[in-house]
Amino acid sequence: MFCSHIPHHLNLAPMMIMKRFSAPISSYVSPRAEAITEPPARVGFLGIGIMGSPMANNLLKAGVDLTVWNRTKSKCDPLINLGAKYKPSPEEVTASCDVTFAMLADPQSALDVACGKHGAVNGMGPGKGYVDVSTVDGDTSKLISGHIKSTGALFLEAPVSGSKKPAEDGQLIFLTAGDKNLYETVASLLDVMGKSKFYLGDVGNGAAMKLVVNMIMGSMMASFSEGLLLSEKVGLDPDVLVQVVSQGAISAPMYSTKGPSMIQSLYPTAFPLKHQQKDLRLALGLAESVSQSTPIAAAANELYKVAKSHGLSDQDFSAVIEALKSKFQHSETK
Ligand SMILES: NC(=O)C1=CN([C@@H]2O[C@H](COP(=O)(O)OP(=O)(O)OC[C@H]3O[C@@H](n4cnc5c(N)ncnc54)[C@H](OP(=O)(O)O)[C@@H]3O)[C@@H](O)[C@H]2O)C=CC1
Ligand SMILES: O=CCCC(=O)O
Repeated sequence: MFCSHIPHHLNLAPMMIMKRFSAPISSYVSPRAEAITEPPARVGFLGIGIMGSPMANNLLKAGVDLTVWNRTKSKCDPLINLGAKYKPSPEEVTASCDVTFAMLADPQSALDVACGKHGAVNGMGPGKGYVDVSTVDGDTSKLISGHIKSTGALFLEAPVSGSKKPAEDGQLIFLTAGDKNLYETVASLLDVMGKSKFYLGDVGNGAAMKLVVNMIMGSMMASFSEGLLLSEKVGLDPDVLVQVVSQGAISAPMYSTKGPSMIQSLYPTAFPLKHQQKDLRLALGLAESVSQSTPIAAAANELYKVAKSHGLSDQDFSAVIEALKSKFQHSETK
């Protein structure tokens, strides 16, 4: 039951495509090249956390008829005040919507919300779609896909690259895989929430791409932390290090945005450290499944585990630097 009209207020602003390396033609879909098919009339959103909240907010601002659910109901209140509808269970959201997005913490919560008691699967059926934008492993994604598709509905995995600010700015990068028809149906919605989108084929490929990206990011942050601490130890100004790094070949937005607060031992949460450690754990599992050696990621993972054991799970992942400070040097890992 997809709507036969495009809401006139749907914000389909032109998007900038940042592409440094050429991808195989089949794996890259330009937001502009993709025909905008009929967007769904009624859209659901499950999981109103750091990422879900701004993503849902952007859909609302674009005029989408949105129904939300979150385990902690109070997090839905700002969206309800802006015009979102609310249903008390994932099942009731999917029963009342054409397409439902899910942005959950980890594999277990993604599975629970999709397939648990009063889970999303119970409200799914032919003509509907489920788009899981959580970061999970491929096996979990395939499991959820199987349950959703057994109802006759379509499934798309679509984890995102980009954090809280890109989510607020509608600048996420979607790494999608699964039903191509559903990809085309939700393309205009992905364009509202993001700046680009990749279609990568079979379910599991989007999850794998996301885990590889976050494995690199987790190691980069651990290495940057070592550099900041070493510069200070040898009498350099770490603020100057951040400036030098930001002008050279290893420049990355992550260093210049997070570096200054890391120097002050402040870690305002954009990407929770517990999620970065989860992604490293899942990436190591992926590597293990194909006998790929990943010693750098394994070492980084140990640091995030130390940081977690010191109560830093809900801080930004840049708090991993605390695991390298001398007072934590001899701590036990979890
Ligand atoms: N933050 C970031 O920069 C990015 C995060 N991601 C990924 O996006 C996903 C969400 O991240 P983020 O928004 O930051 O995380 P949050 O921790 O802010 O949000 C997690 C969401 O999952 C819900 N949840 C957790 N456990 C359960 C459960 N057992 N049953 C039902 N709901 C549950 C939470 O509900 P409640 O509010 O009740 O706790 C909340 O809605 C993660 O997979 C993360 O790895 C991807 C890209 C960037
Ligand atoms: O999964 C989190 C990714 C954070 C980012 O891409 O900045």
